Amino acid sequence: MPTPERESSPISATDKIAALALTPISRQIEARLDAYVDLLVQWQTKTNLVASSTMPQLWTRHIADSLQLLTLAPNAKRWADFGSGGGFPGVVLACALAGVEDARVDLIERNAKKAAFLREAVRVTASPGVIHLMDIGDYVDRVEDRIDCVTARALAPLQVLLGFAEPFVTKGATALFLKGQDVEAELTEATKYWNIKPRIHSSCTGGQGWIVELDHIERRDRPQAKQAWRGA
Ligand SMILES: C[S@@+](CC[C@H](N)C(=O)[O-])C[C@H]1O[C@@H](n2cnc3c(N)ncnc32)[C@H](O)[C@@H]1O
Repeated sequence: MPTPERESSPISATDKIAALALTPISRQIEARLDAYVDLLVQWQTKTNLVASSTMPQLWTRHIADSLQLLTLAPNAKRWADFGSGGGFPGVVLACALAGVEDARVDLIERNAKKAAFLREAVRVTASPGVIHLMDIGDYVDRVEDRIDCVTARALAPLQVLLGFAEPFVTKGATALFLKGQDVEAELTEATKYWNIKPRIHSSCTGGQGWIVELDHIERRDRPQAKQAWRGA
């Protein structure tokens, strides 16, 4: 059931209905997301988890924006979300994957307060999220498990994200990056350093959001890349 509109709550029931129409989910997932939203509203008063101005559109702007990634990687079970912050998309994905056999979302966040929030969020939602309080670079160096899908939202320019994602994509992962209106300029810049074959999807939430999907990332200064260029 949609959350009733309450004067004291920054969450809009109308916005939630709009989000559920964009990205339909089961009652069980909705209940988990409700618990997550309640927690986020509590913590938002003491920790800046999302821009406060976006709270009335939390369901469309943050939750539906995160959920739509599942349609691009419907079979992915092992996810890694770089710079999870308040949990977008990582906690939302973990809520949606709860109950899926072997599903797990690694959430990498270097800010201790945010990591504490993320831990509480996966606890109250009983979701398969694992919090890594560390720098993304350290996670990339340490993790040897197979990852099916890596994600990032509002973290860094594309050329930087490609560096984090490359070791996983080389081993078969898909990268899904949620980007804003500057996506074209970011792609132009990134292709100076990387050979990539991106697929660009417009966000189902409208506005100027885009999803950059990649299953091939290769550093341009690699010896084999230079050889290919010389041979051309
Ligand atoms: C702007 S927030 C975005 C959070 C979330 N992805 C979202 O879309 O709402 C970026 C987050 O990434 C974290 N972060 C930035 N660089 C990082 C790094 N190198 N390693 C781990 N976390 C990082 C920050 O602490 C911050 O919480």
